Amino acid sequence: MDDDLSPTATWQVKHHELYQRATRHPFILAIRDGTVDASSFKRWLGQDYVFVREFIPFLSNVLLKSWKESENNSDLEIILGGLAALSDELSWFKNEASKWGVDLCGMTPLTANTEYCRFLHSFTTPDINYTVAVTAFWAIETVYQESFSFCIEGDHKTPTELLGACQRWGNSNFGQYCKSLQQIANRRLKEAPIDVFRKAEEVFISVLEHEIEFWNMSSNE
Ligand SMILES: Cc1ncc(CN)c(N)n1
Repeated sequence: MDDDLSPTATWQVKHHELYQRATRHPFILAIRDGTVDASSFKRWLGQDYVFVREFIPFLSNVLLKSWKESENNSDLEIILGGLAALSDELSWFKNEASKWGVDLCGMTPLTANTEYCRFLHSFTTPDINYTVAVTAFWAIETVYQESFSFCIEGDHKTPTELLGACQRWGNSNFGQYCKSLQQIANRRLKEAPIDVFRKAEEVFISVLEHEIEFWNMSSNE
């Protein structure tokens, strides 16, 4: 293991196989090579709308923990920016759903989504500290950024009607945003007691597992 790597970069190397399965999932590869089923994309769209709504209390809680526990003023503003962006994101889902004929009213979460949302709720208790919660936030956003940016890089065959979704998370500004979250997580992890550090690594692994299940749920009939 390279001593110069940051804690999060070290985990990306150490858990490389899992990381690849989350960021280069067959669902993403099918978008990139233009073979994805419309029904899979629609399932992902409806389920992700439900997930993003559940993400609001999760992220509000990360914000609250930052306000209470962070020694660095800029953290609060960076996290607030992410929370504010969710308003536009929900409008994007509603607009996209009407284009694809997906009815979002009464959309019920499938099992993988329910389990992922339960995991998000587990962060709202006070025993989960800011370092662990902000690491989860970084990992959740980074999987989407790395997955969707792959669909718009190089020689892709992503269908035109899916480019909007891919650009939403794959654009370079969002890439910069994820880097700023990674810097926050690394700064905190470098100072963290060993039990917090270990818990954050466990959470990183759990995020990857939940993301894989979420893509599986989207692509399976
Ligand atoms: C399942 C999932 N993971 C991550 C993201 C990016 N916020 C999302 N919208 N949905």
